[in-house]
Amino acid sequence: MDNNRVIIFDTTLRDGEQSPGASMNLEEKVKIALLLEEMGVDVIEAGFPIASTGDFEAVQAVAKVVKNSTIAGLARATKGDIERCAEAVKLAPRHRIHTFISTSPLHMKHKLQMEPERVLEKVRESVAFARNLVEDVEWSAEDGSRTEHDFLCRCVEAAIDAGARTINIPDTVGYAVPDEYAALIAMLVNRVPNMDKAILSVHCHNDLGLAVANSLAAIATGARQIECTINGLGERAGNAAMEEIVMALRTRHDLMPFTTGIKTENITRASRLVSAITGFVVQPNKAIVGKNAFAHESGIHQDGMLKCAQTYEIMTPESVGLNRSSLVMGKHSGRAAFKDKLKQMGYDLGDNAIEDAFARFKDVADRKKEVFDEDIIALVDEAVFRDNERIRFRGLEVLCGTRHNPPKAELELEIDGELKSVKSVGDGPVDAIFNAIKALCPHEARLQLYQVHAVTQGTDAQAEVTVRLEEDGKTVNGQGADTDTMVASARAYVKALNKLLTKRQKSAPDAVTP
Ligand SMILES: CC(=O)SCCNC(=O)CCNC(=O)[C@H](O)C(C)(C)COP(=O)(O)OP(=O)(O)OC[C@H]1O[C@@H](n2cnc3c(N)ncnc32)[C@H](O)[C@@H]1OP(=O)(O)O
Ligand SMILES: CC(C)C(=O)C(=O)O
Ligand SMILES: [Mg+2]
Repeated sequence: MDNNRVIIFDTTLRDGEQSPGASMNLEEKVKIALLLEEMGVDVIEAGFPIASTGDFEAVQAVAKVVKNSTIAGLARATKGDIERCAEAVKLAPRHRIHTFISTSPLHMKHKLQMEPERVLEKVRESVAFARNLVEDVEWSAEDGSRTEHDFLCRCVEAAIDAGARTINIPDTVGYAVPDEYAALIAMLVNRVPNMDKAILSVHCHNDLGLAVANSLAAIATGARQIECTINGLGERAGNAAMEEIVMALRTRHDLMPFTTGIKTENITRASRLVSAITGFVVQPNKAIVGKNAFAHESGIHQDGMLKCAQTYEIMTPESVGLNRSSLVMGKHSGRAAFKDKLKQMGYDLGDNAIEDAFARFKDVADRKKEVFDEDIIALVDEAVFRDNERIRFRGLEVLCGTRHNPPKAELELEIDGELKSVKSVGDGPVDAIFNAIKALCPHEARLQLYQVHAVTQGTDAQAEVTVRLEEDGKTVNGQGADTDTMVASARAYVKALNKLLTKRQKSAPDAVTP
């Protein structure tokens, strides 16, 4: 194998499943394994066969269907674990036993309660036993990053002598920092005499948020297998995230000239599948696969993106299997993104209408977390229509509730360029508003329909109000949108009235008083 090729060992189905609450059933494990195989994962650790009958059967099931990736199973340094593991993984054309034992003073003394020399013997025995059952054996020094160097070197040498092809040095508790971990790998390369007979592997946990950084640092000094999981799932704070490692290597090939066999276009699919199956939601700002990883909300960034995507994206969304980046419309968006959005939505507006719609958009965005396409449609339609209005809504204050009976409305309208205001009461706040409109613009039209619905979701949704008026057999509808339902109601009524005036003007050009 090319010396710069890094083997990707995915342990989503084993260490990933060790996340509290992330258990997966047999069918789910098979589904994930098939996708990992499709995306080019070299080794899939499918489970810990001795753990339970379910785990054993799941490893068997994965081993039966996966043809191209090597299927590994985990086993402690005991004959029982190793035999059970072999029985399960051997169903796969390419299979591996991954056996481990702790080598740090703390683990040996308190957890295993074994003397170091006994642990060393166990290393020899377990690897040799596994090698009698299968060709491909990986040995891990659990808590390797907190192990004394001399002892670690002796264990690694013994494991290789006993037949291990891969030597894994886990940072089991996520304690290492990049320089230190890289130096540990370099130390093994330099000091273990038979190190060239095995592949050095790293397995980093994320307790200090350094799992990916440590893994990458270790490749620079000699590691050629990285153990990782989709979405960084795993025990406690998780394992190194595969998508981050693979994309870091791909994106910064200039600094890290290493390759993997991963078809990165499958990354988003894999992330979503694992998230859906485990119920572990991916945080929005998660690198590579978070909802916001390719989303831009601020105007300056959106403007940059529209001019040249590389201004704010260091990899393409397509490279991880996303259709495109998204320019999210919100309070930080600017005119460039707004115009682009309008164009995408099929609007062809003049500069004035765009400015007017943009001002309204900023107003809505100030009150809402995210402005959806439907919000924009509602406010643009409103802005376009307003160009022809004779009556313009200018302001509204409503007093209602148990302390204000009857409800009162104070309304300001601009009628043919003149600002007018009035106070009115009504049976309810909407009735008070409509009475105020009638007081400023006397008319005989009858209200036929008043309807409210939320255009978007949430309590901060835009309300869209429809008002239908009828006069002399002519019917008009007016719609108003606003996050304030009362304001939307006033706008809807005024809009209907404007339409009525237009109709009146068409049928009797001389009788057009509002
Ligand atoms: C760092 C890691 O991720 S290691 C993998 C962790 N994953 C798991 O533990 C998930 C699966 N585990 C299980 O289902 C269970 O723990 C089993 C089936 C493996 C063992 O269950 P039990 O026999 O009830 O043992 P229990 O879990 O209570 O304790 C673990 C025993 O294994 C011993 N042990 C731990 N690691 C090793 C090892 N690598 N080699 C040999 N023995 C070991 C412990 O010293 C302890 O032995 P003791 O019972 O003599 O004190
Ligand atoms: C079993 C080993 C590889 C492990 O998961 C760890 O040390 O974190
Ligand atoms: Mg682990």
